[in-house]
Amino acid sequence: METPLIQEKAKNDATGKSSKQDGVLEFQTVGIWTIMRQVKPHSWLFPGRYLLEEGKKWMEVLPIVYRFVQECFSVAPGMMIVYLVSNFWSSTESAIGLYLSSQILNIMQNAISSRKMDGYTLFRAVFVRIIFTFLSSVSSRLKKQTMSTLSNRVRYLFDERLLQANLRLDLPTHENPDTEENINKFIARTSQGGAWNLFNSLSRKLQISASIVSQVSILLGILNHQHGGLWFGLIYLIKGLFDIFDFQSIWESTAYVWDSNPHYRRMRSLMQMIKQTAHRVEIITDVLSDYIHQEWLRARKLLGDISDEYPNQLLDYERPLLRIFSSNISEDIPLVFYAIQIYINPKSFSLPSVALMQQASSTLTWTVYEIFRDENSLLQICHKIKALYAVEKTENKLQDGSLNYFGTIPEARGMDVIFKNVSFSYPKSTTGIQVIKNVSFNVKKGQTVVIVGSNGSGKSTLLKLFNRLYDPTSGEIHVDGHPLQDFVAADVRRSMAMLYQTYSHYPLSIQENIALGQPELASLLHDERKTEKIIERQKELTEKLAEAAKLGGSFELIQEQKQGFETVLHPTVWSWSTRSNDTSQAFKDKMAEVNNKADVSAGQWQRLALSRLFFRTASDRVRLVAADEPSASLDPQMEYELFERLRNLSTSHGKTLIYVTHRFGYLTKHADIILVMHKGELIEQGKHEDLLVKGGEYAKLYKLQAEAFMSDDKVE
Ligand SMILES: Nc1ncnc2c1ncn2[C@@H]1O[C@H](COP(=O)(O)OP(=O)(O)OP(=O)(O)O)[C@@H](O)[C@H]1O
Repeated sequence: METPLIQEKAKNDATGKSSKQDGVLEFQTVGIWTIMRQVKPHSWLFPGRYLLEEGKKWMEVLPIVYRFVQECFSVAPGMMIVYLVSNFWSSTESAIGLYLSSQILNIMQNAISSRKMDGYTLFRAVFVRIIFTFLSSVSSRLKKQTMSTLSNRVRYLFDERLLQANLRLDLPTHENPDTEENINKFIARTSQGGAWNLFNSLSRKLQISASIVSQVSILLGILNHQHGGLWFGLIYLIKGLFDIFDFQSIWESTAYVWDSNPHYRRMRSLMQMIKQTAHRVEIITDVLSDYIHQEWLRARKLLGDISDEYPNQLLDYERPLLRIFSSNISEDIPLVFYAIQIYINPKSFSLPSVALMQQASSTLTWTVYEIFRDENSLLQICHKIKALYAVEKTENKLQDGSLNYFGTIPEARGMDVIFKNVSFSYPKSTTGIQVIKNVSFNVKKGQTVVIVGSNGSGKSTLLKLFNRLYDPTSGEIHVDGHPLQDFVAADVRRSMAMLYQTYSHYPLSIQENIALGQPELASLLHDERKTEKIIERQKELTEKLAEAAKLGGSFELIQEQKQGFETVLHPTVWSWSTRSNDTSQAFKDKMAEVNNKADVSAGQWQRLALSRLFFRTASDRVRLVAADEPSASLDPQMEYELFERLRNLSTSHGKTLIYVTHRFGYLTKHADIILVMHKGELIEQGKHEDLLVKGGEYAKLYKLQAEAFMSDDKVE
């Protein structure tokens, strides 16, 4: 059987094309894990180049770090000074405390050996020690008090940055893997007080430096008076450093660890299958339980005793016996040294002085330990700070236009749209395949356009080009006689109401979800000024929202909710419980109430999204309405009503209507233009009757659906 511990160690060329500086990738299998380490050549072999590189890195990050520190200070300058001073105090505290203790111990030792006591000196030393302890307590209190406010302010300052930076990004930029990585880094840095932690790590480095200087001076002061004291301190320090470097955790190198054992993975996948409620229906329906159980047992058998313990732990088990012994024996070295010293010169040591030396040396060892073992080297911290600002600097990929749409085309109810030889491939696509190929068509104000075609033919993608979520890779789109790119993109978007296949339901109240169709009105919902005018406007808004809910078919669902329009269907609750096995019913009820997520069907969600669409279309500003499969989850009655209501937007209100559907019939018959998409190409366009006469793809698909209905009728 395979050994559960280290099974393989191999060195590979990093990427085949990487330079020597990039180093090599080293792979190691331990337990179920594979550890990949990036091993760089020792930079100290080339000191000139090393210094130059380090210097460059510092020059790059320093201005950003300066800005970061300035911004952190700006949240509360006075409080920040108090916080830093108390931090500085605590970093020198142990050294000063030690010095004061050593004074008291010395006085006591002198008194014991001379049998004479200098009461005043002892009293003064004890008094100073007590004052010092009092000041330390004040400092500690101030530190905690200021820290809570400061960490909150710094955290929210950078949270707001994240919000702003994210909201500014257009879709292609947001989907770019580099941006995504930066945003994720940003979130990682800022969530759970990340920005504050960075500030603290930075100030911690300064504190450690202050702490080391103070500790070394005090230690030298104490040890210097002891016979052999300096040697003692040195040995103690070496012992500490030995401990530090004896065992290197994986996380101190650039490493990536993953579970590479196929049997272990299979066990986890099978376990995952039964844990997810979403899979349960099919597991029961398809009677998969025996299969899952057997396969889990088979994988378990094949896994054998290969361990899934934390890899650091497994590496620790592998340490050679000699190293374990040498590490353990090093514990005794100071004691042995001390014994030898006493043997040579019994009068040179006193127990208090030994205790002091031991304490001083071990405190210093821990401080040095922090410098070496702290995962955040100073430069690393600075690089993290740089990542904080990277999202802010990200340039949007879409160049915004400057033409004010409503100013340029002031009086219109509908919208003219022309596509001229438009081709498009998604920026994220790895294959670069064109999903829209050379598509051309004309839509006039107030017309109804229906886009049909098979799955993946590019229907939804076409909609995303109408409002510049993406720009075509080639070809042109004209809106009301102007190139779409010339307009301010947000203006054009405001003049459209779009319902995509994957519509959103925000974790807000139902009324706000609908009201977001017209964001400028939505803010009225939370207006706290209770003037007569505001109350009147809020009332009007509520009526309009109810009207939109009726048009979208969600009114009844809303009425059924306990809090009606105020209901938050899926709230974002941050909660946790400490125990769950012995809770009372009242406890469980409260938990359920706090976490209450309403059961809403796909059709009901769709009705809510439609209500938002109708609320948006109620604005005169909206000139084009586009809906992508808006009836996919609706019952036939609602589907018919929806068609009527949407058509009304075009026939009575003059808005241009674009409708994507798989269903042929009511809407296609009334469409001014039907666009038939196939594999990214527009293969046919025209009116229903003309396309039927043509006998092409549309006629074929229409007949297929019609026949299906007919045969259903026959069956009945
Ligand atoms: N964000 C995206 N990034 C990369 N490729 C995408 C993206 N969205 C869609 N695609 C690809 O573009 C092609 C066209 O997709 P699109 O969603 O426009 O088709 P569709 O006709 O609306 O399909 P359906 O009828 O299934 O909704 C598909 O091959 C799809 O995989």
